[in-house]
Amino acid sequence: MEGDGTQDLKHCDRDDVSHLALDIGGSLIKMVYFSSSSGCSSDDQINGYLKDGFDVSSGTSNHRVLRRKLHFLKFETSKISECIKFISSKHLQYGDQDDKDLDSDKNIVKATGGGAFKFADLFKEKLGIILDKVDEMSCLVAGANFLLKAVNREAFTYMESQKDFVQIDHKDLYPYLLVNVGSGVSMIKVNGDNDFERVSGTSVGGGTFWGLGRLLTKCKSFDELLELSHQGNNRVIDMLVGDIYGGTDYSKVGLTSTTIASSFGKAISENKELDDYRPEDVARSLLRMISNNIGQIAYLNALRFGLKRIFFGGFFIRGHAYTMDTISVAVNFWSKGEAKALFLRHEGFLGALGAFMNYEKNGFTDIGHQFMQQPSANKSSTHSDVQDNGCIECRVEVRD
Ligand SMILES: Nc1ncnc2c1ncn2[C@@H]1O[C@H](COP(=O)(O)OP(=O)(O)OP(=O)(O)O)[C@@H](O)[C@H]1O
Ligand SMILES: CC(C)(CO)[C@@H](O)C(=O)NCCC(=O)O
Repeated sequence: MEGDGTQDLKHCDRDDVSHLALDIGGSLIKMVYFSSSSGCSSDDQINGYLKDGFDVSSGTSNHRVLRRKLHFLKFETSKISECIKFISSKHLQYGDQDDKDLDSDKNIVKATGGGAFKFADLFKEKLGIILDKVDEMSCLVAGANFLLKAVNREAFTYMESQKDFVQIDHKDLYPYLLVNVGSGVSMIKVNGDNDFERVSGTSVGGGTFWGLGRLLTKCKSFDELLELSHQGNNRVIDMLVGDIYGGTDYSKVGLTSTTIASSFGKAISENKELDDYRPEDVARSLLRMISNNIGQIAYLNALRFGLKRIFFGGFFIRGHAYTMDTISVAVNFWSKGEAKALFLRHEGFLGALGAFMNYEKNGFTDIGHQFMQQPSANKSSTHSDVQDNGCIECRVEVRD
């Protein structure tokens, strides 16, 4: 199963988990929740450990600093029953109740994304959960702002296979453009905390890549399609400037001979069927076309509002080198180096984190602001440090 996080919880009892938050999108369900950090069985122990090991001088007598694990999981939306089964088997829906009344019908879980509306009745019927709907765009923004302010080494640039983490100056964060590449793409101008405007979007996004890719290559999973694209050569299918200009650059307008003039353009000029092309070349061309297009539209919106930084999130990115490289090159090319594409380590979980952060607003005070991330992905991935069923250790400030 894509998002089976069973191993994540093998050390956690029902009582250990809390703050379940969901982002139910067109392609994927993202889940975030807290558990006690393994090896720390009581708050006193945790306090003692932290007081010995870390500086908690900012705490007052009615502040405690706890150690918690934040869990990240995803499921395919088309397999929502697996997500429901998982929540049920781990009793995650009761995590925030003091008395853990298993019969209560007041199990309220923060949820965002279109599925919070579409599947509200299903969650009520199967789990007795009432989904407390939180606006999708405000969750994306809250999640991004939180990560950029509270988590070390979250944002990075990616150019020519080089990943460079960017130190974010909190005073110089806004405004920025947030581009969330999910099934579809939303572009949001972020001006501050809870201050934003969705300025654009495009339906040519992750769902397009996966949907078209599935049809054209017969790949059985998104990861398989990505892996395939690694081995491909897009020039076999894309029509390049050089193909049109007899091998030379069109230098007068700044187009080199290797620039793609027309994505998939060669497929029209040759007497070939789909089967005559290698699936890896098709996958490569498709990935390049979609990433380029997103990079270009993002740049145009950044230009529209004079924004220099564009943060890309959403599960389409997947920490995938070629995707990030293509987007970065597009932004760099069109902006003549003026704008920067930045990526986020927790790219796919912005919405779920935003919903999770929302518990605070409703009087929940025990998720504090001292949310220091210590990267400790418990499962390595070929694409990124933390994405599939990863955990991060955090220190949480609790006000008694
Ligand atoms: N394991 C996977 N299965 C399916 N799609 C995946 C997977 N991993 C990455 N993706 C890509 O991520 C996209 C979904 O990203 P994300 O979860 O951010 O969006 P979403 O919330 O489902 O969509 P939307 O916000 O438009 O409703 C897919 O369309 C696909 O391109
Ligand atoms: C509809 C949403 C917001 C659902 O997440 C997303 O898929 C999206 O932004 N699609 C692009 C729609 C458009 O602006 O053309």
